[in-house]
Amino acid sequence: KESRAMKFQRQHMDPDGPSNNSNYCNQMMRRRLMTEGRCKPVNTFVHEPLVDVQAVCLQGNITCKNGQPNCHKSSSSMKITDCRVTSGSKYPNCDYRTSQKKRHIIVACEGNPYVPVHFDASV
Ligand SMILES: Nc1ncnc2c1ncn2[C@@H]1O[C@H](C(=O)NS(=O)(=O)C[C@H]2[C@@H](O)[C@H](n3ccc(=O)[nH]c3=O)O[C@@H]2CO)[C@@H](O)[C@H]1O
Repeated sequence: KESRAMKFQRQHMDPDGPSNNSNYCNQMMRRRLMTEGRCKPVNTFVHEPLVDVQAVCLQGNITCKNGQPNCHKSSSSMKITDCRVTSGSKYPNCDYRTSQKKRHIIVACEGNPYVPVHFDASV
C-alpha cells in the first residue's frame, strides 16, 4: 500500500519540471495517475528539490483548510504549476489548463519522520 508521504510525492513533486508546454498538465496528471475514475479537478506540482519541500514542515504551525493545526507555509516562494480541469474536459479525456506560478506553498505534515502528506494551498 502506498504511504501518504509517497502519495504526496507522486501527486505533487516534480523537481525537474516544469516543461514550459501547455500540455504539461495533460501529460503529468495522467502519468501520476490522477485521471483514473475521474479527472482530479485541481492539482499543484512543485518544482523544487524534495528536501526543500520537506523542510516546509519545520516552519511554524498554521491552521489548515480543514481546521487541523498541522499546516506549514514555505518561507520563500516556490516554482509551481497549477493544473485545473477545463470546462470542456470530459472523462476519460481529462483536459487541463497549465499555469506556471511562483508562490508560497502550504502543506500539511504528519508522522515520524514528520513529512508532507497533503497539499493545502498556495499563496
Ligand atoms: N490537515 C491535514 N493533515 C493531514 N492530512 C490532511 C489534512 N487535510 C487534508 N488531509 C488529507 O489529505 C488528503 C487529500 O487528498 N486532501 S485534499 O484536500 O483532497 C487535497 C487537495 C490537493 O491535492 C489539491 N489541491 C488543492 C489546492 C491547490 O492549490 N493545489 C492542489 O493540489 O486538491 C485537493 C482538494 O482540494 C485526504 O486524505 C485528507 O484526509
